[in-house]
Amino acid sequence: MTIQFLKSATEQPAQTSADISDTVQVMLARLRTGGAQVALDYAQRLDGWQGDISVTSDQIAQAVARVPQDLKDDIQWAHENISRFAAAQRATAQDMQVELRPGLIAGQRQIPLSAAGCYVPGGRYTHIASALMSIATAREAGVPDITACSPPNGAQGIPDAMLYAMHLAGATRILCIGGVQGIAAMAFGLFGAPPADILVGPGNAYVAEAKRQLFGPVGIDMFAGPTDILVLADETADPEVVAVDLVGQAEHGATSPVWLATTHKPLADAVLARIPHLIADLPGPNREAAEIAWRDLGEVALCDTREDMAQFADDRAAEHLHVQAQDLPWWRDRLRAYGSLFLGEDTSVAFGDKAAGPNHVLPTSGAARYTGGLSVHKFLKTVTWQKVDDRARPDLARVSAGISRAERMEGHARSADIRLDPPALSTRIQREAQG
Ligand SMILES: NC(=O)c1ccc[n+]([C@@H]2O[C@H](COP(=O)([O-])OP(=O)(O)OC[C@H]3O[C@@H](n4cnc5c(N)ncnc54)[C@H](O)[C@@H]3O)[C@@H](O)[C@H]2O)c1
Ligand SMILES: [Zn+2]
Repeated sequence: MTIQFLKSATEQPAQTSADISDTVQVMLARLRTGGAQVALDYAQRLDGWQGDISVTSDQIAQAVARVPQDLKDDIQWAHENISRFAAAQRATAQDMQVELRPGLIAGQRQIPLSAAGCYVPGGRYTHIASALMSIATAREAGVPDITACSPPNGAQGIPDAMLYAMHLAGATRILCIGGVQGIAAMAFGLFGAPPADILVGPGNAYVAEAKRQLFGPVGIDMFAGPTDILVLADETADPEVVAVDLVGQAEHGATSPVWLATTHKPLADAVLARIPHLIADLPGPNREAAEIAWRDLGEVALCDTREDMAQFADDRAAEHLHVQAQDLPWWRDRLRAYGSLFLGEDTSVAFGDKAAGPNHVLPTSGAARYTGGLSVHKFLKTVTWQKVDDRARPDLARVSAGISRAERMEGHARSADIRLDPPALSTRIQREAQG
């Protein structure tokens, strides 16, 4: 594989620092023992929030009334796509049963979790789409109790459009609290929420680390780092579109890697020349984030062949993988490591982030090597059952006892023996001894 880097990253992708890890550990320990009072204290200290944590139905109704109708329409349209996709996914998760031998029947059931905690990031941006992605997916999976939490945006609390999206997507209750204290509220069951069975949703490094530390007694969707994108482009791609797409994702934050791989040097040169101008044209804080992300983590790789590009993509295992090249069926069949794949120039990661339907909560930092993103499956337990009748019982008893004794597990062997027909000698002797 021949790859030449026309631009290389100057920094390593961010890891969760020991500082963040320590801070989160101390916060969770305090929250575990101090509960709601400590959570209120953090909400005030970190986010300046003095209001109530639980959002009332009156507050939701007032917020809904304030959201402009055209924004409501957009959120509804996106919500329909996201829920339809999740519903179609739910239909693929089937109960089943199979007769493995005459008299030996086994099956699986899909059981929704009882309570989900959906973290919806606030902070720098108002992540309306993240509310839809987590909550609507939990709802379509059949989770009966869904808590959604998000940090306050100054004194106004959770922004109106966010409340609208959370309510539309089907949150059972909404808590105005963010960060570690928000995650703890859902994990420990504060402010009227039941303790969550699973914590899902993106968030900053504190949020991700809190989920990671709580994992075990409670489930999590995944450990999510900074968002990343890889664009694969050949000579048919439009450099302007490629450059705009890369800059678009760089605005997520200074730690978000954006990568381009191409077989066409003129395209790479044009994109490299164009990106600084596009970044300079972004509004203030978005520009600062994109500037640093591109400077420190941006990469452009020139590949000999499309197979080299595909191998590069498999090695990176990008969160978002966007192919802007000809022969899309070849790419769809060939690529095997990504959170979500975007095929062709007519689609965009921005479409997927906001409105298209497949989930935008995706594995980052190479985790796409071993997992996909958030889906109804994360809210379902695939559990199994088995049932045996007289036809299969003697064979199962004989084989299980044999394997148990080979493993030196005599107790297991006796559970098998006692079901033999006729019972094994050791079981008979015990029975007779007991009269
Ligand atoms: N991959 C995706 O699907 C996706 C989608 C949307 C957002 N995101 C990510 O979500 C994140 C949003 O981050 P954000 O910070 O804007 O919002 P956030 O809601 O994740 O975090 C805000 C909270 O962080 C806490 N916090 C901030 N500084 C702290 C400190 N020093 N100590 C303890 N707690 C502190 C505060 O309590 C605050 O409520 C970004 O990293 C973004 O990339 C990812
Ligand atoms: Zn994005």
